[in-house]
Amino acid sequence: MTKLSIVVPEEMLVPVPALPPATSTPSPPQPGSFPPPRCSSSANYKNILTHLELHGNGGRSSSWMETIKASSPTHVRSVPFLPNAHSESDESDWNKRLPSALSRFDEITTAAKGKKIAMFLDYDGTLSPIVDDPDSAFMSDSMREAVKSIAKYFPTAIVTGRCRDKVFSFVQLAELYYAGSHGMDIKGPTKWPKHTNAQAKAVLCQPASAFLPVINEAYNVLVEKTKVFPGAKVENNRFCLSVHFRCVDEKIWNGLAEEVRSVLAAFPDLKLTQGRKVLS
Ligand SMILES: O=P(O)(O)OC[C@H]1O[C@H](O[C@H]2O[C@H](CO)[C@@H](O)[C@H](O)[C@H]2O)[C@H](O)[C@@H](O)[C@@H]1O
Repeated sequence: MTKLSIVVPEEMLVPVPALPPATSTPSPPQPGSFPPPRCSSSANYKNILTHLELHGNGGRSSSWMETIKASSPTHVRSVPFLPNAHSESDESDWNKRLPSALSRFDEITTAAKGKKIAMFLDYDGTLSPIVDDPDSAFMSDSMREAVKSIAKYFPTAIVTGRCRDKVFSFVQLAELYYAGSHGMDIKGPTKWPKHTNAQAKAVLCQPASAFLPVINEAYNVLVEKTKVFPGAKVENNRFCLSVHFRCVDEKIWNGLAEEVRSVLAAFPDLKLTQGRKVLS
């Protein structure tokens, strides 16, 4: 991101509010709205993204399907998932390796003394619930208040695959850093919290600007080619594109992935990765 020259004094190492659960209030489906009504409910959990290379072939389809199912199950489950973890014991291994920060808060504050602290927060599935329609992934007011409280103490950034403007429209906190398009579009706060140096420089970093024409061209082709896959949605995140298949029948996931891969073959400057029921 950016070089932060903020030393957090010891007295600022205070517990910050625990983030409230990312819950959503279901709204009735609107006629013609996305997603189509046949969609099942979605999972509300945060996950580890598996950036699975989809270039090339060689029998990757089935492992890709398994990874997708594991990393973003259709049905709500009570525990988070890992790409290769399906059992409770795997889950417990995961918790051993990466325990909840809140359960070891004293250790964290001790280790953080005298250090510069910055908060990096994901958006989808962390600050907002995972929902079928990406345009409706709203964050709750209580979550917004929690993030606002954190930003009073530490430089705080939202790092997301979303378009920066879009995530800002959801979060609406001017005191945060926003790293949109998976870090290809970074902007600093427009309202500086008290802990920052008044001379702090405005930050705007868009290293992929030269690729905008090619990204837009790929977007148009993807929109056209994915029309035949009911439920598919292409989202333009400015410096990256998302092809959503959360609402696509599982039976045609492979076909959709093949189509996306074949479109991307004509755009050698663009890289294909995978997230939670999304190809980016
Ligand atoms: O880095 P993130 O903030 O986690 O962004 C990754 C993708 O997030 C969004 O998609 C995900 O959330 C949607 C809304 O809950 C859900 O419908 C979708 O299935 C998820 O993949 C966003 O829409 C994508 O553009 C991001 O790439």
